[in-house]
Amino acid sequence: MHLEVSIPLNVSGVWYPVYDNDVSKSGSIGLSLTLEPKLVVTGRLSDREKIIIIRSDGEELELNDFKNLLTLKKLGTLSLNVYSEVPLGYGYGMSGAISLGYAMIAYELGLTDLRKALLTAHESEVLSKNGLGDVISEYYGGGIIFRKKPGAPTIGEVEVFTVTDDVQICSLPESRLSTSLLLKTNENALNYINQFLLNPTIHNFFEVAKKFTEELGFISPYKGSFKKKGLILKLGECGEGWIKHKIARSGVSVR
Ligand SMILES: Nc1ncnc2c1ncn2[C@@H]1O[C@H](COP(=O)(O)OP(=O)(O)O)[C@@H](O)[C@H]1O
Ligand SMILES: CC(C)(COP(=O)(O)O)[C@@H](O)C(=O)O
Repeated sequence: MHLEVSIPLNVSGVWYPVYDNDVSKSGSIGLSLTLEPKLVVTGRLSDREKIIIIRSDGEELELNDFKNLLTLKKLGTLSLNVYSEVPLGYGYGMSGAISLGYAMIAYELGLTDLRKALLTAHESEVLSKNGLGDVISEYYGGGIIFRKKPGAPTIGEVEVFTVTDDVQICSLPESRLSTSLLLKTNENALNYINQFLLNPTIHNFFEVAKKFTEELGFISPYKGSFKKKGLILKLGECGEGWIKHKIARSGVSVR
């Protein structure tokens, strides 16, 4: 059986980590942008867990140290091909997207119910320290995501701001960095979220994201942009060498 799941990328602009003894309730309150091109994941049952990332130029990379698998393998033993136009480890929320892809394929194969699949994908991120709010944002998708209550999909809560302007978003992946650099709490996050909610536009998302990430020491030299982990996200025309994105119109979809 050929199964294909598409998952948007997720770039957070403001985040506030929240930890709970219950991993499914841990996560982040925050604001993020879900983006296309979506990750496309195909998968099947296998005799060992195997994940291969295939970039648009055909380059293949088999992941040999993806800690999320320690949790994901409880859903079944799968082999995945992940087609992606962006690299892993730069801040596009790819580890969450791959985990969500794994869980959705397990669900489509009848190995788990949907709720357990979604909780397991989220827990694999929190336990590996690879993310807090990516899985819930990518599951719902569809624009600017306000994570108002932290946690896994079905436990956390989001409000989605659809962006009707046909804006161009560009990214520049500069360096691979560890997510642990982002997990310290900055109390100002909640002020920036409120500033956004007073005027929930894409321009204001970039404004508050720039201010928040600069406070964490991530500085972008480009106008109309901010730096998150190892990538720059910019609103407007893409110069040569930049990756072109659209704001995602939806979350996860299965074909
Ligand atoms: N070849 C690889 N390139 C990048 N990350 C890898 C690779 N193999 C394993 N990993 C692991 O994948 C995880 C990527 O998670 P993360 O940095 O959160 O990615 P993203 O920012 O894309 O969501 C890290 O734990 C990293 O150690
Ligand atoms: C910012 C981050 C904690 C990590 O994001 P990434 O580097 O893409 O895994 C994210 O998960 C969030 O909760 O907003």
